[in-house]
Amino acid sequence: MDGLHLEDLRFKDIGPVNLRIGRGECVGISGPSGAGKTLLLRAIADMDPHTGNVFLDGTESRDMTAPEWRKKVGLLPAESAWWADTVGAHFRSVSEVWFRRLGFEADVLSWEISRLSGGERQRLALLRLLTNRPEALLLDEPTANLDPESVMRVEELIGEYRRTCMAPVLWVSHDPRQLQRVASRRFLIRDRRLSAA
Ligand SMILES: Nc1ncnc2c1ncn2[C@@H]1O[C@H](COP(=O)(O)OP(=O)(O)OP(=O)(O)O)[C@@H](O)[C@H]1O
Repeated sequence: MDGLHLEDLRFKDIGPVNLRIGRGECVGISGPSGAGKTLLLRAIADMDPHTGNVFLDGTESRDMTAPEWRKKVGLLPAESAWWADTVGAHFRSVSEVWFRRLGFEADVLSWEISRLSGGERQRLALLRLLTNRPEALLLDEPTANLDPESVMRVEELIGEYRRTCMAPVLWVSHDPRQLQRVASRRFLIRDRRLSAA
């Protein structure tokens, strides 16, 4: 079965979550603060304890090592981690076009991490994730720190990646209008359950 498939997924005291996201489809998730949206993405990425099954194109996460799974199922956390001094040290391959499309010039690769604003970090973390070519995307509030123009640029780039790579996308946002724009189906996590929004 193509796409990302969650079967009886339970994590912390939340679930069971059953959901299929087709290839090239974007599903939106919203819900009150603390409802478990981040935990859902982390369970899918096999970063937190959970029960149930997660499949990508019919292959179960348990049939791969955790690093293999996380390379295929790319998680963009709400707060990105940076371990080296400069931006360029975090990128193995670079698509200058993508940098420009998110408002950066090529010299961004020489920038010190310590000088990055919250919005710059968020856009660069997205570019870093996409250059690893994940087959599915888990996005935790990917535009939370951005100005309206950057929000549009990010939405367009993710949409293009989704269509070009036919990637299933799970997009967490507190902005209902954004989810209307980017997602073909929307769900709510509340009271430890996932339901249609
Ligand atoms: N490592 C952890 N150990 C125990 N509880 C945790 C852990 N991480 C998160 N929680 C709790 O689980 C609940 C869900 O957290 P989660 O981060 O998934 O919320 P969220 O829906 O993403 O919220 P927000 O919209 O504020 O980002 C919260 O009550 C949180 O305090």
